[in-house]
Amino acid sequence: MKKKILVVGGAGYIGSHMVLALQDEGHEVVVFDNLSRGHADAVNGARLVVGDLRAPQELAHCFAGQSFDLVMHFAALAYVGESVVQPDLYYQNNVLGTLNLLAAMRQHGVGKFVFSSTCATYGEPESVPIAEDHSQNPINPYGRSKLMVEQVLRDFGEAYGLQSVGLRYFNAAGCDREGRAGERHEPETHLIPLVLAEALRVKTGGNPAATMLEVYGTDFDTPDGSCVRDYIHVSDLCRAHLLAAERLLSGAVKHDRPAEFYNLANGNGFSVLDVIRTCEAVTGVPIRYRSARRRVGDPAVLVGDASLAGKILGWNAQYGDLSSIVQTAWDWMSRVPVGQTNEGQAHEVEP
Ligand SMILES: NC(=O)c1ccc[n+]([C@@H]2O[C@H](COP(=O)([O-])OP(=O)(O)OC[C@H]3O[C@@H](n4cnc5c(N)ncnc54)[C@H](O)[C@@H]3O)[C@@H](O)[C@H]2O)c1
Ligand SMILES: O=c1ccn([C@@H]2O[C@H](COP(=O)(O)OP(=O)(O)O[C@H]3O[C@H](CO)[C@@H](O)[C@H](O)[C@H]3O)[C@@H](O)[C@H]2O)c(=O)[nH]1
Repeated sequence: MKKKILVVGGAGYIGSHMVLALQDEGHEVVVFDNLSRGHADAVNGARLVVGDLRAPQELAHCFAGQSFDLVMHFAALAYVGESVVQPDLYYQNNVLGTLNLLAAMRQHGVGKFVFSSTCATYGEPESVPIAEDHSQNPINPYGRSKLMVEQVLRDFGEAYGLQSVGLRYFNAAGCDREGRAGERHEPETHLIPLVLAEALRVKTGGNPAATMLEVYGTDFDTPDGSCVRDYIHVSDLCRAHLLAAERLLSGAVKHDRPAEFYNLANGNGFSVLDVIRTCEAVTGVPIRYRSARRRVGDPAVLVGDASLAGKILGWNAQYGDLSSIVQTAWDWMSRVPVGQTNEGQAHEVEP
């Protein structure tokens, strides 16, 4: 049945793909975003309320006169390195901002919530693949800010009856297969788009890059010395959100266990050097890179076990191999040159 869903952070990378996935299912979508890291033209015609989670009056404006069936919360600052040097910004934005959002939801009687958590809440794994019952000892402020919210969700579930599903994504990657949305972080810090941007630069005959691609650490305890990550396609993430929403809206979440958490992962680990080689194979362009120091806050290996999401949500990753994930990102990047937007799509910006 058609529902009215608030997508917080819907102008960002994963959120904008979620807007499309919800619209494809016939739902009405409203986006709340401060556009600090997102793009107004990424919301595909959904109503966009421009506001900041840290400003309760801007949230009040968004909720006024609306009756949302459910809130999906993607808005956060999400760079490990930045969080290490600016922890205050991360706790204000990710923790305080989420508390304000939950307060607005309570005031307006909205009791169903899907939260973007992360595998960064686990810290250095004691065993891989990581399952949900693995200890959570994050090693950077970003991961700690997300773990704090998870705890808030458990407590709000018990005290106020908030029903929530927290989805702990591993590394989101790829773009909408039909090219309707993509990854446009400015500046970009994520590995796959950085490698592809280098390939695009070479392919289009650009000048040598001012800074060569760096591999952050080649002395980790991994098969080739570089960090290993589990890359999961953004559209697979969105399908999991639809299933989580269905679970919440159908009343399947139990009152005595109102906060549920699931990993969203592929179960396959790829090193930074594997990613570079895969990008070379997909683009046909040799990539120049150099070894650099480790980035503070990076665990050596993060690979997830998503069997719980399979069992309870009926979810599994449809994009299994890295090349098909990279291919969708490459299709997007080669179609939409950096800096160009899909501004033709109309939307209303408020206030
Ligand atoms: N990208 C990944 O690999 C990954 C992995 C695990 C978890 N996550 C989580 O998924 C979510 C989305 O990630 P993304 O990569 O799409 O990030 P993104 O930066 O592309 O999108 C986040 C959006 O939230 C908005 N936002 C940030 N702070 C806000 C605030 N205070 N008020 C209103 N809007 C605000 C930004 O403008 C942006 O549009 C984040 O919560 C992130 O922690 C991402
Ligand atoms: O120029 C670069 C960029 C990245 N890396 C490495 O590539 C891997 C992936 O890095 P990146 O793409 O920046 O993603 P992560 O830092 O792993 O973080 C992403 O994935 C996390 C889950 O693992 C999410 O929680 C974060 O929000 C999201 O940004 C890491 O080992 C980095 O050290 C490099 O070697 N060189």
